[in-house]
Amino acid sequence: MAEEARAAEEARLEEERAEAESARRAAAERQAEEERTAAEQAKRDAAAKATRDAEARAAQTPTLRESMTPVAPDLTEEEQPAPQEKRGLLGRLMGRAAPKTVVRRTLDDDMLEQLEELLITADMGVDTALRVTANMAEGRFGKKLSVAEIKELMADEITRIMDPVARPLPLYPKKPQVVLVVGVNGSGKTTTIGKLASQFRAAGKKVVIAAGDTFRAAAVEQLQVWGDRAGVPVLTAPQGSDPASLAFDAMGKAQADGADLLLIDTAGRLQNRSDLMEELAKIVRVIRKKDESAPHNTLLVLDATTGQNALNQVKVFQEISDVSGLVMTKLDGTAKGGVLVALADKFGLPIHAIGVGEQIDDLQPFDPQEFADALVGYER
Ligand SMILES: Nc1nc2c(ncn2[C@@H]2O[C@H](COP(=O)(O)OP(=O)(O)OP(=O)(O)O)[C@@H](O)[C@H]2O)c(=O)[nH]1
Repeated sequence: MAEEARAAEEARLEEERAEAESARRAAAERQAEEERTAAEQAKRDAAAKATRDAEARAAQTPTLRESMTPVAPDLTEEEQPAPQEKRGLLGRLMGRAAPKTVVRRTLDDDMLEQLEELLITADMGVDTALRVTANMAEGRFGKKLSVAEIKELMADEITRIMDPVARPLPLYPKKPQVVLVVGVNGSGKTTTIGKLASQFRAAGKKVVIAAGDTFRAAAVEQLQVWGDRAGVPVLTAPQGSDPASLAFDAMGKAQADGADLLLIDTAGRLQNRSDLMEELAKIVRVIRKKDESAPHNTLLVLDATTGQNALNQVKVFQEISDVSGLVMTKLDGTAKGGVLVALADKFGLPIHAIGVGEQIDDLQPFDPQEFADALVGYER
């Protein structure tokens, strides 16, 4: 009897142990599950944060498409009426909508004329606008195209003109590389120098700036602010002093410091062209005393909002200095960006960069396709 009781007691204890063990296992599984869920949640939170951060960064640096005003060919007013669909009995009963139709228009003289006008409105100039539309028509005249196809074709033709001139500022092993920055007052020279200095600095280059527009105290102060922001020394001279003498001193400092780049700001008074020409020529003469190959680049800064006037500025500055490349500023928000196509078509000068805002990071390399797409309002 006692044996039976012991056996029963053992069985009960065994059952209790088994229950305890299964409870422990269940608790361990629950904990593991909770940990897994927490880890997954943490992963999801991190991914969401990364997306938010990326979106915030993207929002800070608007793309050219967002910041430029497109001349988007608005070809919708002459849409053909959608053909009456034979929807069938069931379709009519169910009130099903007719499938969407893509409007196609014939690439004829009328259409080409409309496109030319649009391009001229964007300040592309008559000659270049004609070239673009003529290329568009080649082999396609009389064909029916959708608006998207027309935009793509137009963007592709513009890209073809721009491709050969899209070249970053060439860098030479020569130290210091001297970059003379020219352009009319207000075109964005000072801002561009600040942005360039900041970008080269960030790329590990040692940069020196010379505030060569010694007549305008405000210009010198502004350059100092940009220099501070970029962490780059700015050499200045008393108001009204000889810019060539400042350029000479700056060249000496850049050489002594082992600087990679010397950016020289210049005056932009075109009112007295021969004075400015003499001033620029003198700067070049004196810096050549220290380096015969200087300046290595003469950057002409142009303001996109001046439209066709930019063409005239290139002509004038080519006469008074040895322009080696262009920077087009203020492309953000202008509807006159087409002038850049005319410049590429007429002068073939390299376009090194474009300005798309007033902040230090708002200087971008020139990407012809992005530019052409933004100009015509085409999304790839
Ligand atoms: N929106 C926009 N504004 C710009 C851009 N580049 C320059 N600016 C603005 O244009 C104005 C003139 O720019 P500056 O850099 O002072 O022009 P500058 O050629 O040095 O002119 P001066 O100092 O008068 O010789 C300033 O208000 C700049 O902030 C750009 O790419 N986009």
